[in-house]
Amino acid sequence: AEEENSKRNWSLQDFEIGKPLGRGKFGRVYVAREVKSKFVVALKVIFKEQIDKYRINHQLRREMEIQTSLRHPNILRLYGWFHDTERVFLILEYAHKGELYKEMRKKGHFTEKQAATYILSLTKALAYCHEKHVIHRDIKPENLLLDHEGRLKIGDFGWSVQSKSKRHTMCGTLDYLAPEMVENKAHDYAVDNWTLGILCYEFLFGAPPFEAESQADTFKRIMKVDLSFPSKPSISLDAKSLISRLLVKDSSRRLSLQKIMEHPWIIKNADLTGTC
Ligand SMILES: CC(=O)N[C@H]1CCN(c2c(Cl)cnc3[nH]c(-c4cn(C)nc4C)nc23)C1
Repeated sequence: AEEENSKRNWSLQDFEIGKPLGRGKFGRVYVAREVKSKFVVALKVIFKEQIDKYRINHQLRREMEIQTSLRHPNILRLYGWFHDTERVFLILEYAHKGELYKEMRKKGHFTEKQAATYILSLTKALAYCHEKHVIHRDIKPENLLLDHEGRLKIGDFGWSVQSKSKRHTMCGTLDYLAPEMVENKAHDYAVDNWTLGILCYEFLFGAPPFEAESQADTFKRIMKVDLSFPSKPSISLDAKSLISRLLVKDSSRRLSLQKIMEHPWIIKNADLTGTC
């Protein structure tokens, strides 16, 4: 079934379009149902004129090649795509419980068990990406989704790159960027390790560690690695130790993905099914 589906040339007539789920920068995402199978997907619609205007043709093709080739329980599937005269449609896996950061805002912050479970899922997904020579570079809460069982899925691959050499292009908000990216230096896989440290902190405290009034101040705090832990909510020493081993300026000294999976805080707190 999967094989002929992925080869099929889909068209808009194959889908009943539901409510809009949100908007990316270049288009909107709708929940949709494939008419014959009643299979629910997320349909991302991107206008060709936007692709031309922002000259993102190569980036979009890269996103599609990368996401189509990746098969991992914590990475949102791209099942296929099609286009008409003015739009390109991406047929994406639908994450029933929506955006993880909305869940985080609702609760203020996650428990250590929830945070460790999400960090482990992210680490496994990134280890998979890195072995496929893909650096995501834009792992931030709004790109993280939850499926019907509450399992984390990395969504948008809009900024990921097939890493041949070192990369030099800027990305989204500064909060999640490693020093070498903020300084626009060449960077490599270790940027994702830094981001895991940022996310772990944010999952536990509800805000990223270097947040500041202005981008300039965030920039300074990142470059200084100006890290401090609030007394509330009180978190375990293991959690602080993991965060401190990831938010390290020298990218070669950041804890490896393998070492994260073996860290005492992850071993003690993460739920291995990825739900919790
Ligand atoms: C940058 C970006 O694409 N962000 C979002 C838009 C919808 N999109 C989804 C994608 Cl790409 C896949 N599945 C989703 N599920 C949801 C969602 C479900 N609920 C109950 N609420 C929402 C929202 N959204 C998606 C990702």
